[in-house]
Amino acid sequence: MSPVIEATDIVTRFGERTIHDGVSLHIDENEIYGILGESGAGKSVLMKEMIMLMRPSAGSMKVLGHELAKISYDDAQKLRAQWGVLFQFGALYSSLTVAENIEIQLKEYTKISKKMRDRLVRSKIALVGLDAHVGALYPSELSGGMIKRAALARALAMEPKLLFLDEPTSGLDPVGARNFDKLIVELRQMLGITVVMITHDLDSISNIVDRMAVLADKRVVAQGPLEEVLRSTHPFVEEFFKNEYTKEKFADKLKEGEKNVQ
Ligand SMILES: Nc1ncnc2c1ncn2[C@@H]1O[C@H](COP(=O)(O)OP(=O)(O)OP(=O)(O)O)[C@@H](O)[C@H]1O
Repeated sequence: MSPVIEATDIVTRFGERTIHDGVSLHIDENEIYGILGESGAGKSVLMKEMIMLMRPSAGSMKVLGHELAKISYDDAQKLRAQWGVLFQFGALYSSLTVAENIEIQLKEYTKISKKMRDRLVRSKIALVGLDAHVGALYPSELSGGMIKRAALARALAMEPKLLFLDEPTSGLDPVGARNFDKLIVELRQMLGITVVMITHDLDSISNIVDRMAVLADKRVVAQGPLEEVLRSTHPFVEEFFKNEYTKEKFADKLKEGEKNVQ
């Protein structure tokens, strides 16, 4: 089966600065794929290139079988309806209720009746584990965890095949973060979606991410499941996964990786 996303030799330049210099990765259907790397490594830019908010300077980006550099306007519009995005900040419109936030795209992109839209909005609110009454609240009346769930409900409004998440658990307390992880896993299974997430969260990485790419030195320096990534001796991987705190956390996985090498 061909990958859902295939990036090949992506180069991204802003003026004189090169952010990516030959980034290649592929993301398969129904997996939860992590994009890791230090601050400024180009994770968000790469995700924006996948969702057509930015264009790479060179290389090929294929999403759901479409080469983005050559896509027609009509196909691009159709493709946009096939993914949902949860941005790290500014997730909801503050002047609209949660229900209105979720309804926006349905109103703009579909001809679904008001009655049907209301029904879909209610089902999305339930899907992300929020109480029905939350639909009538404004974002300022929600907790951080509820805002994330409401924003996720909005990202799922159009029943996408692909879900992009930018640091979904940042700003959540540990319990909220683990519950959000569980929700992502449930949604992946229930809806059959593919999830691409930028994350620094060690628990998400070890518990829910199937495979990942580590961006550093303008390239992908390690990729694969955690055990495979842990075999890398790149300084970022060493620092991130094998420091005093994380070494213990990943002790089992580190051993597994060593075993596989022998
Ligand atoms: N529109 C832009 N114009 C110029 N430079 C940009 C633009 N967008 C991003 N950059 C630069 O590209 C680099 C990578 O940015 P990006 O936001 O992708 O990093 P990141 O890996 O997501 O970092 P973080 O973990 O801090 O969010 C940064 O140096 C940033 O300043």
